[in-house]
Amino acid sequence: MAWKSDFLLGNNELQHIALSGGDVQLYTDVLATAAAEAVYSHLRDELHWRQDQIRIHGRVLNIPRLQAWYGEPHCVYTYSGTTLAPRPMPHMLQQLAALSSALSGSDFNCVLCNLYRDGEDSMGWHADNEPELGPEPVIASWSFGAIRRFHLKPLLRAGRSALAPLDPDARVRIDLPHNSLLLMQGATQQNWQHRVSKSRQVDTPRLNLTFRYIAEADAGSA
Ligand SMILES: O=C(O)CCC(=O)C(=O)O
Ligand SMILES: [Fe+2]
Repeated sequence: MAWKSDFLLGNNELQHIALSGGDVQLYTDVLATAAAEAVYSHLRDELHWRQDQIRIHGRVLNIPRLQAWYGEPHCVYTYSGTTLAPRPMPHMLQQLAALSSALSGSDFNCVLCNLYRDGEDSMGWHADNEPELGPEPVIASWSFGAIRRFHLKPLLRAGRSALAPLDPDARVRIDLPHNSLLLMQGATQQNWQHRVSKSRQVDTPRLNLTFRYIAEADAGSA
């Protein structure tokens, strides 16, 4: 396959995260050490990072991270009222998309890139459940750089968990290491939300790439 020529693979350990009504798997040591370092520094330095803003109660605030959006031309991304037109994926992102597909068995045609500059940067609770992603999206989420803590909690509808027997206070915590790939699939985005919280201990950047698939016919229907 194409990615084999560019990326030497690492040990590639797979861990299943126990989650009722969800399917989450973590691959660690995915790329060989030198390849992971090269991917991290290249993408951190070369992607078109932008400081996006959101409007809350009439005030315009910087979101607490930098973002970049790549994909096929129909993959338009709407975030809190901001619409991002995709740039075409550079070669390295195409290679990581192909490797994500080889590991998960699913296709990916767009990627949201997040740069957490230090422990003050974060992402709040959300589910990746936009209609254009389809009912059971497969999200391939790569981490490079600083280790950051990723939390999952049940997604409540009208104050109740969609999963009747599930404890609404259930929490799952995963420390996402450098050179890892978190796969979220099945009903995960219907039943669980996730976030990356702030961390006082972290003063170096973390790069995150979340590969997704948007069908051409569904684009823009949200
Ligand atoms: O940074 C992460 O690990 C999570 C990113 C995320 O949830 C997203 O981009 O939707
Ligand atoms: Fe997400």
